[in-house]
Amino acid sequence: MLDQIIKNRRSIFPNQFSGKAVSKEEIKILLEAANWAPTHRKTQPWRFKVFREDSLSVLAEFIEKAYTTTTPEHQFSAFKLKKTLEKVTTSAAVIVICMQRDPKESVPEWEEVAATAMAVQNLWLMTGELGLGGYWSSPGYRTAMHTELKLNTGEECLGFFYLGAYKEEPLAGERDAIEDKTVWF
Ligand SMILES: Cc1cc2nc3c(=O)[nH]c(=O)nc-3n(C[C@H](O)[C@H](O)[C@H](O)COP(=O)(O)O)c2cc1C
Repeated sequence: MLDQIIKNRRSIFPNQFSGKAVSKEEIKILLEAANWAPTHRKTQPWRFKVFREDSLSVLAEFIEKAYTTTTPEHQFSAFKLKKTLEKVTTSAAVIVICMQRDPKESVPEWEEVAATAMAVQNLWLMTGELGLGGYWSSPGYRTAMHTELKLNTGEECLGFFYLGAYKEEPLAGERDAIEDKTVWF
């Protein structure tokens, strides 16, 4: 049931990954699901950069550079950097989430971000179908990888989807009641 698929979706973090490989075909299934997100004026702003196998170490280099150049000296943490790089290398793949602004700016930017987030939700729901898991990470340094990721004009990195197969079933999620977030007129 769709209701259960939605409620069972969880953020699965790299320390929960089993180390099992994820095939290119499986990643294509996730991306195909993402591609069916709704999009105002069909701008289809979602863009993905897939790193897997040997290219994960390339992404780790990009992240190290971005973290080092964007973090003020007094905030720099070698420990945090090490942990971040470990997340990359323990993932089966990392899908970099990008948003391509429509050159004609035919819709407001927030709608492009919203459509990209809906694409990520599709992808995220589909991971469950394949017995995979992952989560969306949105660190500050995501904006400092423009050149390395070969982003186009108007293309922005919104974060990283860390992907892998997981060892144990995640704990059930929690949400405050929808009644507290709804006003009926
Ligand atoms: C746009 C977006 C950005 C997120 N960024 C982060 C992040 O930087 N670090 C993190 O630990 N989780 C991040 N998350 C995952 C949330 O922490 C997670 O969805 C939330 O805790 C609810 O857990 P659940 O996904 O298991 O339901 C992000 C989620 C979204 C939708």
